[in-house]
Parts: sequence; structure tokens; C-alpha cells
Amino acid sequence: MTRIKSVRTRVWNWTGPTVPPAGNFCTNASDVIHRGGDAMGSFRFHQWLTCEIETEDGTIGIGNAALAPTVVKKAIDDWFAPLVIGEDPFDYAYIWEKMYRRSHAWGRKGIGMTAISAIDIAIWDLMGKLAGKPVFKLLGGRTKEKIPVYYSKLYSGPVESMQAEAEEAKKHGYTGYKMRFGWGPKEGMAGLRENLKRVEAVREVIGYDADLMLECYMGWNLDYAKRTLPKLAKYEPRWLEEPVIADDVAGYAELNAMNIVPISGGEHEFSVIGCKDLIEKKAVSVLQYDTNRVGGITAAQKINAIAEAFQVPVIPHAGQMHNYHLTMANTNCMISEYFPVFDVEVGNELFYYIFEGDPEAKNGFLQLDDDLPGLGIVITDKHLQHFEIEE
Ligand SMILES: O=C(O)C(=O)C[C@@H](O)CO
Ligand SMILES: [Mg+2]
Repeated sequence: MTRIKSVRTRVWNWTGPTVPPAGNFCTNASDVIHRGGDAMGSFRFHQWLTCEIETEDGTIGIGNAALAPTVVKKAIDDWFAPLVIGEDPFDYAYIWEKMYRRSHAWGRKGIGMTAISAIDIAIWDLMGKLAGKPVFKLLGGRTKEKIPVYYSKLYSGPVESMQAEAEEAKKHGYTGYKMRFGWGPKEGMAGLRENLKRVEAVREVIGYDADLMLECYMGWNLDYAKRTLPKLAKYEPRWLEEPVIADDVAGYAELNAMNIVPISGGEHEFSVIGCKDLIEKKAVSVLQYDTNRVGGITAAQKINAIAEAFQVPVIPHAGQMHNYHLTMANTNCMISEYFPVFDVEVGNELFYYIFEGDPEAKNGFLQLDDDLPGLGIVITDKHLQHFEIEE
């Protein structure tokens, strides 16, 4: 047995070129308080945290987190690293409970659970490397010949540019596309018409044999969503994502109960209990936790079992290996989200500039390697010139 001997956290601050967001780029939770200036402030992730856990025999497992990296780094360095050093990584359930219960007063959601997630993902990468198996083989194995993915970008912009982007994406064989809304309650009916215009325009390009997902990123409210849903029905959306803020679980449940368009969410929910509540309250028809927020692979796999029992499909937020392995190992996770590789805009793209190994989608699918131990990613130095790193 080889025990954990160190935990190394680094914050990667992107200093490279970024694509400035156009106006009405994507609704978000700050819109309701926005009084000019940078409406996207709460939205931009131009930092990432890596968490490397090394065992006595020199094996290193890699975890990561994208939410509030500097604060998560402090939480890991000060609180969680001392709890895991000296432990056997294969006691991962014990380690998870130890982190969860020793930080229970403040760590059940947000920063604390994100820190737990980064450590837990590193531990599963470690276990895979130590066992000589890919993580999905430790979770349930290959449930799919390959993973279908949906194209996730189409931020709101001029109709013509959204149609051109959808046209380009179509050439890559995707069978699902997620677009973002640019207008919300503050822009009233005029904004709502702009939203509907773009849904219609994207549908014109992708047709009706492909899935179309609609993303609000918490930028609407219950009243606006209730009035908009009937107008969206004719476009047959696969789901309407995060129409209200994450705390408005009753709002989610009311919209989902309208049964007009399936409501999805969960990327801003934390822990097994948090996701169980969303499912039990029928707040979502599609659950979208992110493994690097919800509690890592240990928590995500427990949530997958609960979701399967309730027959609520799980399609994790974001692509990235920490989510792909769960999708491969669970029949209730049918498809994955996929951010195409592009210039740094919101920050979801940073994963491609820090890690190597994330599979590229081919003709609407991606593949994992049965013989590549762990998660199958390494930290690359190829783009170091565009980062300032905080050890
Ligand atoms: O990809 C998603 O579901 C996100 O919420 C990411 C964010 O960029 C808004 O779309
Ligand atoms: Mg989302």
C-alpha cells in the first residue's frame, strides 16, 4: 500500500488573448442587478485550479476545479490537505466523509465542496494509475461503444453569426446543439422576441432531427420563464437550462411541472444530498452536476445511482475528463456536453490550455481509451507563456 504524502495546488491565471463578449452574449444571474459596466463579471472564468496528489511511491493524481480557484486553493492548503496526507487513496469513501464532515459547518456547498471535488478527482486519477485501469473501468466499465456529445457554444449574437456558427458546427456531425439566450426579464417583450428569433434561426439551420438545448444560465426569473415556455414549445427544445437562480428550487419545480419543455439544471448544486433534493422535488428533468463542483467522482457516482432509480437522466455540465468517465460508466448518462476548442472567451475553454489528453469529438462522438490508466490527462507546458501560476 502506498499512502498520500503531498498535495500540491496551483492557480493558473490566464494572461493570454481573450475574445471580448459581445453585448447580450448570455443572460446570467447578475443581470437583475446590472446597472451598466461589465454584466459578464460573474460569468468569466479566466483562472483554473490544479490539485496534484502524490503518494509515497511517486504516483501523482491530478484533480481540478474552475470555481473561485484562489479561494479553493486556500481551503485545500489550509483545511483539506492535512486531512488526506497519510491516508491510503483506496480508502476514498472514508477520505470523502472525513473532508465532508470535518468541514460540515461551512463546506457543504460552494467553495468547500469544490475543494473536496478537486481532491477527490485527484484521488480517483491516482487509484486508476495505481490499479493500471482507466477510471471508468473502476466505476462500471464501458457502457457505450463511444460517447455521443452535443455542441455547446452558440452564445447569443447577431442572427447571421449564430446561423453561420451552427452551419459550421453541423459539418462536424453533432446531433445536439446548445445555444445561449441574450435577453431576460429586464428587456421585456422586445428582448423575448430577440430570443425567439434566434431559436427559430438556429432551428432553421440544424433542422428538427437534432436536439436543441436552450441555456439561460440563471438569467431569467419564474415569471418570465412561465410566460416564455409556451412560446418556445413549437421549437421542440430538448431542455431549458437554469432558467432561475440555483436557490429557487421551487421555481424549477413549478416550471418543470408545466411539462412544456424539460427543465435542466444542477451545475450550481453541490453534494449528494443537494442533488437528491433536486431529483426528489422534481425540480429538473435532466440533472447536470459538474464533477469538479458536486463532490468529485465519489459523490457523482452516488448521485448517478439515485438519478437512475428516479429515471432522471444525468448529463454533466461541461465536458472534460472528470465528467466523461462517469458518462462512459453509466447507462443513465447518455450523452456529454462538449465545448469545441476555441479561443479563450468565457473560460470553459481553459481546460484545453492546461491539460492534454481530453478527447476531441469526431463526427459527434468521443472515445475513451480502455488501456490508459487514471483519467488519461496530463498537465501540459505548451501554453505556459499565457499563464501566471500561483503555487
Ligand atoms: O455549459 C454550460 O452549461 C454552462 O453553464 C457554461 C457557461 O458558459 C454558460 O453557458
Ligand atoms: Mg449551463
